[in-house]
Amino acid sequence: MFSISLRADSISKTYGKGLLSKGKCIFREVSFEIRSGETFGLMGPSGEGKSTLGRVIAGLEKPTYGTVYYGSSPLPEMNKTEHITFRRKVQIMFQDPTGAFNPRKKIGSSVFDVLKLLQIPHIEHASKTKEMLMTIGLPEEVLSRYPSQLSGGQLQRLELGRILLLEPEYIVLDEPTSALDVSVQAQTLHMLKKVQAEKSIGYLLISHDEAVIRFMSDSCGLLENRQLRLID
Ligand SMILES: Nc1ncnc2c1ncn2[C@@H]1O[C@H](COP(=O)(O)OP(=O)(O)OP(=O)(O)O)[C@@H](O)[C@H]1O
Repeated sequence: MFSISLRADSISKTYGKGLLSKGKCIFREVSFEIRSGETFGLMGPSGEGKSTLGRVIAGLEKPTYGTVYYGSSPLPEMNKTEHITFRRKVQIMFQDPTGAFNPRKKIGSSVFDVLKLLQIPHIEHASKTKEMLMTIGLPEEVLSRYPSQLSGGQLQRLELGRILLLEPEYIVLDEPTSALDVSVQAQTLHMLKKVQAEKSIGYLLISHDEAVIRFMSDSCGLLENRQLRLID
């Protein structure tokens, strides 16, 4: 199967750079690659720029220098259509799932909103939803619940499920287990591995927890003192 890698080529990020200010350098000359179906683990102490790097590689923020490549295409050279495709193919899952769903809507309604947005024909909504719930390992009854009636682990699964409806090729997982009880952290990691094996999705896994990174990753790096050090 033809696969496209997601690659950072010598990227740097500085906030607040202007005519009169040199700004604050968050990281400099960072290069790494996430391959299809594999996990690149990004660890490092708090505040060193891991989330910023995740947003840059997902195209939500521009690097100050350097280039992000999706396959052989540099992001700044993509036309509007290519950029829309890229934004759909590369998704971010944030750490706190509680804010991810409208608290006034039942889960089923939020899921249908995504399917409508994707212009999936109404006749396919039920089967798509069923397939998604099977992938994330939740029963259909969650559809009739409000977000407040579900656990953090269940909401995290549903957030992943909602992302999977977009058929992404890459997902930035920003501290995916840090908001969860210890008892469900391992289950969530196993589910992420299972989904990856089934759908060949590449992950950028951001975590301050080295054990999580070692368990999940095919390759990894430590972001510290503004630099990324690749680790064997
Ligand atoms: N939009 C912004 N403008 C200015 N500074 C920012 C902005 N976003 C992040 N920063 C700064 O960039 C630095 C890195 O933040 P970031 O959240 O990327 O680190 P992190 O390694 O993910 O931290 P944590 O593990 O605590 O989530 C911090 O000092 C933060 O204050």
